[in-house]
Amino acid sequence: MIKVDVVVIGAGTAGLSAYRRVAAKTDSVRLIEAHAYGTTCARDGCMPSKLLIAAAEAAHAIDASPLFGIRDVNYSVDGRAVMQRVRSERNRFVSSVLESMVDFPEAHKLLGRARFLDANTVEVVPDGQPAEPAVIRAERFIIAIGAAPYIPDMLKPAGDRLITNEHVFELETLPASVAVFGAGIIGLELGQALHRLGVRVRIFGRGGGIGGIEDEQIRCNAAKVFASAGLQLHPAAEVAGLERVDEGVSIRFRAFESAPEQTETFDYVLAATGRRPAMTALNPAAAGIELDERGQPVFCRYTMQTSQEHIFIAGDASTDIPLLHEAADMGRIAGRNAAAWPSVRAGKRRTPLSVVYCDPQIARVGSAKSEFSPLAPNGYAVGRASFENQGRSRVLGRNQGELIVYGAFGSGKFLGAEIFGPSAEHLAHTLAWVLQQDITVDNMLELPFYHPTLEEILRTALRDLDRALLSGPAVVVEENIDCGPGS
Ligand SMILES: Cc1cc2nc3c(=O)[nH]c(=O)nc-3n(C[C@H](O)[C@H](O)[C@H](O)COP(=O)(O)OP(=O)(O)OC[C@H]3O[C@@H](n4cnc5c(N)ncnc54)[C@H](O)[C@@H]3O)c2cc1C
Ligand SMILES: NC(=O)c1ccc[n+]([C@@H]2O[C@H](COP(=O)([O-])OP(=O)(O)OC[C@H]3O[C@@H](n4cnc5c(N)ncnc54)[C@H](O)[C@@H]3O)[C@@H](O)[C@H]2O)c1
Repeated sequence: MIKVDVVVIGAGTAGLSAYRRVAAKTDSVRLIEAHAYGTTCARDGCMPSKLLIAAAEAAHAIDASPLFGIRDVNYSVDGRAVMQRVRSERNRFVSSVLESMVDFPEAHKLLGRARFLDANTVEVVPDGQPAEPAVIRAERFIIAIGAAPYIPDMLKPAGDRLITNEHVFELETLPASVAVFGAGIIGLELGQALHRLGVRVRIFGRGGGIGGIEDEQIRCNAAKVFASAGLQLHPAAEVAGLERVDEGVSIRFRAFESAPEQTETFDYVLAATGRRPAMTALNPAAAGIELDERGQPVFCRYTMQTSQEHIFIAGDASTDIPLLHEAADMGRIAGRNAAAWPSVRAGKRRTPLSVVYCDPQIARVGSAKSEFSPLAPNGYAVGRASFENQGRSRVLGRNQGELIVYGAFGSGKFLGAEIFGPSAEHLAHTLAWVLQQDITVDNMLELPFYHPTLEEILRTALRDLDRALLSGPAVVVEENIDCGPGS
């Protein structure tokens, strides 16, 4: 039996970040990885998805060029070349993760799937090898097992044509057609990218959601914008059945409740129906970890401790905020605390920020509206601005979408924003940084706005918000003039 101070379970972004903190304090540590080093982000998450989207954006720029008077544009998409670039650049990203691990002592690393035997012991079963499991006793643990695609039973009849983000980037070439299930973040990003690259795509959502958009007006606007671009997106589809047929997978569906039933066959079914940690396989109950109604560990998001004080959790495994920068932060907090345990400190969590890389992009800054009340005890007000007549957006021919900003009534504090618009990632960053400074809407209006920029839309929305907050002198909002030429 191996005996160490700390075991880190999972060598993804959270696990690596935690391991580095622990290894800086003690040599008595093991980092266990079930599958392969390289992280979900680099292997089959953030990076390959953005590479595919980059290819789609290149094709879309050509499609959009007639707007600018460029005529007779002909091009073809070489699916093999697209997928080859995705993979070769992806492999570079994976290599740099692997290079960052070369200094880790061999004795610290162990390949195999960990499973709790009790609150201080795990067994580690090597992947696919008939070797004896290793048994490790430790004083502290960090659970950083990430999440895996959740596949509803209704998709299983697709058989060998059912794929997830773990398979799609491995395809040798672009398929002719894909049915995407889930109109959430992955479904929208990959579905639109494949559509723009000439793949026949239909996105089947459930419940009406689109890419996690919270504001109903923005969601309706997004549905129209995607439909006008020819994307077959059904946020509230009704799927009657799936069948594996010779040509692929045949799907019987209604695009919405009262629509006629249709049958269409696709080469592949891509499940983008959410991600869940493989917690049961880790056997947390044997460690006495308290679980919530979904079977996920209850934990403190500032110390990252579970109900067992010596067992920490980080990254997607926690189901807190399943994003890369949050996984790294959670790993740092868990690593520092596991190294110093029982001296545990509350780590700083950052302003919530998320971006969906569809086009127009969707971004969210700050908490959900349902969580505003402690920050805005007297209620909140809303300011809106449309990209439709916004100067810089029109110049670029990307004048679709809307920005919505929130402020606290009484204090005038800025609370956050939701954006559906061109290059929203940049505006969202600026707004997240500002929000973390805890300033008022008035103060924000004193900041510079360069002309002509996409950021000018923020001034329009903030003025609308300032007026709704009834703070400071009355302002007249002249939306189109405000960001318009020469004003
Ligand atoms: C397609 C896609 C696109 C994404 N795009 C973005 C994006 O643009 N921006 C963004 O911020 N986020 C994005 N994300 C989310 C981001 O990738 C994750 O939040 C992040 O990678 C989580 O890191 P992690 O360390 O928690 O998990 P992972 O990197 O998945 O690491 C967990 C590791 O634990 C291992 N493991 C599991 N069980 C065990 C066990 N029992 N024993 C030992 N090891 C185990 C796994 O093999 C895995 O290597 C995307 C995700 C996907 C799927
Ligand atoms: N740009 C980014 O930051 C980025 C990109 C990709 C993924 N991610 C992360 O990965 C996580 C997982 O992404 P995701 O898109 O899988 O999850 P998601 O929760 O965003 O979307 C899943 C969607 O699938 C739908 N769904 C569930 N069952 C269904 C069914 N049977 N038929 C049709 N639809 C069904 C749900 O209603 C939901 O809208 C995200 O929460 C996000 O944190 C982030």
